[in-house]
Formats: sequence, structure tokens, C-alpha cells
Amino acid sequence: MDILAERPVEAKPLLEARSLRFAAGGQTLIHGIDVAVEPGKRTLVMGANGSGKSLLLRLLHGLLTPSSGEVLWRGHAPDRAARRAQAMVFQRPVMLRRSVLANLNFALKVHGLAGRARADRAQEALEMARLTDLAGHPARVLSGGEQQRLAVARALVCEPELLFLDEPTSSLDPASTQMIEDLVNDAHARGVTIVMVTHDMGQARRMGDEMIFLHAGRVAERGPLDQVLGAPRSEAARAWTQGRLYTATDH
Ligand SMILES: Nc1ncnc2c1ncn2[C@@H]1O[C@H](COP(=O)(O)OP(=O)(O)OP(=O)(O)O)[C@@H](O)[C@H]1O
Repeated sequence: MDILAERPVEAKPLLEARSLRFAAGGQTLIHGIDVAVEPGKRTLVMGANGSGKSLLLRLLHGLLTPSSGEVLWRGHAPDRAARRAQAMVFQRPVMLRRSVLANLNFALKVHGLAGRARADRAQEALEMARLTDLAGHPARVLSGGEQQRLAVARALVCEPELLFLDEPTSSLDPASTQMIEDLVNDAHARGVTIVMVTHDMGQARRMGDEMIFLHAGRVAERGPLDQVLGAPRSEAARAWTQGRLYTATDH
């Protein structure tokens, strides 16, 4: 018998950070981080204010250039196709001064879709985000919850393989949060890999497969969410899960 065949197949990371460091204003803010994002998983990034969560997301997505180290997409430097396979949703949605539908159409146009295919895809996205009735409204007059639904729909409409979300529900009420979580979970069920920053422990338990816990620009802990929350090894993550205050200057 081939003993190699009995070994579990290791999933290759979709995205990897190797010795990622970022400095600005004479300060090192991200200190040589190594992380891997597994395909098809929902990886949550948690940690205190200022621990570097947004910076890490921006570095992984290629919006910031690392001072040293590298980000790899399927083991290689990200090319144009890799960038097109990723999308990001920010804490505060940035809407074009156009209608809801035009915001979706614009994203699809940039992605190279035209004609019937574009119209059909935009319609599906409207339905998915429950925004069909608001299709003709200026996007900027929508409520915060509706804008964030549009932002998630606009990110998903081009069918990314990887979706980054930076605290997408931090200013939303429970009903709006639920709708965003449903959109993200539906995308995940269709195979989209998720990397999401959240401060919300309930959301982490509802949505996380893997956890990266940052403390002062370093990875304090990472692993399966149940393991990190159930038996945290680092003091920073332990304090967090127990609801204790633990400041960035504690070590
Ligand atoms: N361009 C920059 N120049 C200098 N300092 C920066 C820059 N961007 C971020 N920082 C600092 O880096 C640290 C990490 O910022 P980051 O936004 O990643 O934190 P965070 O973990 O996302 O925090 P929060 O939970 O408050 O959103 C902060 O102290 C921030 O002030």
C-alpha cells in the first residue's frame, strides 16, 4: 500500500505573508508577521485598537507596500489576475455619487463585463443584498446598513476568490449586522475565502474558522478559532477572551 496516499492532503495557502514588516513615521508598526490564509476558510483578525489589524489587511490586499517581507498568492508574487480575484469591504462604505444600480454596474464594467451579462449580474446582486427596491436611489442617501449591504454586494458582484472585510458591522445594529453576516456566509458557502477584522466576540464565534490574534503589531496567537478562544496560549488573547483589559503596553 502507498503510505503517502494515507497522509491527509495539506491545503496550500491561498495567500501567505512572510516576514511582513511595515514602518511609517519612523516607527515599526507591523513586526515581521508570518500568516497563511487557507482557501475556503473564514479567517478572523482580532486584537486591541491599534494592534495592526487594518494595516495587516491592507498589506495582504496589496493596498500598502511592505517595508520588507512579502505577500504571496498561491505561492507567487501577486499579478493582475491575483488582484482581480480579491475584493475588500471597509468599515465605512465608500459610495460613488451615483445610483445603487450604477455602483454595481461600475464595478462590473471595471471588471470587463458588458451588455446582458452585466445587467443580469447586477440584478442578481441587487436581489442578494435585498436592494432591488432601492436600485434607482442615489447610493449616498441610503442608511448605513443599506450602504454596507451595497458595499458587500459590489465587492461580491465580480465573484472574487478572496473577500477582505475590515470591521464591516461595527456601526450597524443587530438586524443590519445579521444581513451582512448572511451575505458573507452565503459567499463563503459558494467557496469564497473570507478574511475579516472584527472586535465582536459573538461575531467571531458565529463566523470564524481560523483566528489571527494581533498584539502590538505582532501575531500573539493563531490557529483554529475554537482552539484560540477555548484555550488561548498568549496572555493577550487570554485577557481578551476573559473580557479583561489588557493594554498595548502590557507584555
Ligand atoms: N500611515 C501610517 N503612518 C503612521 N502610523 C500609522 C499609519 N497607519 C496606521 N498607523 C498606526 O499603526 C497602528 C496600527 O493601526 P491599525 O489601523 O492597523 O490598527 P487596528 O488594529 O486596525 O485598530 P482599530 O481596532 O482601532 O481599527 C496604530 O497605532 C496607527 O496609529
